[in-house]
Formats: sequence, structure tokens, C-alpha cells
Amino acid sequence: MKNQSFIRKLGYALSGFIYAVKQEHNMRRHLVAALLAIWVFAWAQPAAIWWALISLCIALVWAAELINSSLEALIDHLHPQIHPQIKHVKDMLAAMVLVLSIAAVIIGLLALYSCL
Ligand SMILES: Nc1ncnc2c1ncn2[C@@H]1O[C@H](COP(=O)(O)OP(=O)(O)OP(=O)(O)O)[C@@H](O)[C@H]1O
Repeated sequence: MKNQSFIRKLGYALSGFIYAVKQEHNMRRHLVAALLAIWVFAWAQPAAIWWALISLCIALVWAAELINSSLEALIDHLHPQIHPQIKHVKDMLAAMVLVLSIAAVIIGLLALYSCL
């Protein structure tokens, strides 16, 4: 499976993204939140730097959710039983998404404030 063409690798990445959107309701929530943010920004028209920052935030939150979902799926496959350490790992993964989501909301609000 090594050294495959770029187009084929892009196909794998897209199929991973589509799988996550179909399987994970949190991923769908992040997608809706991102579309909503883009719509509000298109109306408010902040400076280009804010567009860059919010695009980075959207990408970081999606990436964190993809890491969270893929590790959860792997953990559940390898160890389906309840275990206190798995609880800590899953809670930390959820915290990663939460921290980035809070940063995204703060940056979004600051961007809107800059338009006043
Ligand atoms: N195998 C386990 N052992 C111990 N605690 C678990 C285990 N699986 C889940 N938990 C606890 O339940 C919480 C929710 O886990 P779950 O796998 O449902 O994550 P989720 O992100 O809410 O999933 P979903 O995407 O299905 O909503 C975890 O954060 C953890 O505290």
C-alpha cells in the first residue's frame, strides 16, 4: 500500500472525511457550525486576516474531531469492554475538541467585534 499515486491518496482522504460525516453526529454538527460561521462572515465582511484565522480554526476543529473519532473507533475495536483508563483517554480526546472549539468561538466573536 506504499507509494500510491497522489490522486488515489486524495480519494482515501476524501472517503475518510465522508465516512466521518456520515457516521459521527459531532462531525455533522461541526460542519453545520462552519457553514453558519462562513455565512455570518460573508455578511459581516471582516478583514482578510480574520478570514484566515477562522479558516484555520475550522480546519483545526475538523481535524481534532477526525482524530477523536478515529481513535475512539480504534479503541472500541481493540478493547470493547469498559475500562477506567479508556474513560480517561476518551475524555481527553473530547477535551481536545472542546478546547479548539472554544478558541474558534472566541476568534469568531473577536472577528465580528472588529466589524463594529
Ligand atoms: N470503554 C469505555 N470504558 C470506560 N468509559 C467509556 C468507554 N467508552 C466510553 N466511555 C465514556 O463515555 C464517554 C462517551 O463515550 P463515547 O464513545 O460514546 O464518545 P462520544 O464522543 O460521546 O461518542 P459518539 O460519537 O458516539 O457520541 C467517554 O468520554 C467516556 O467517559
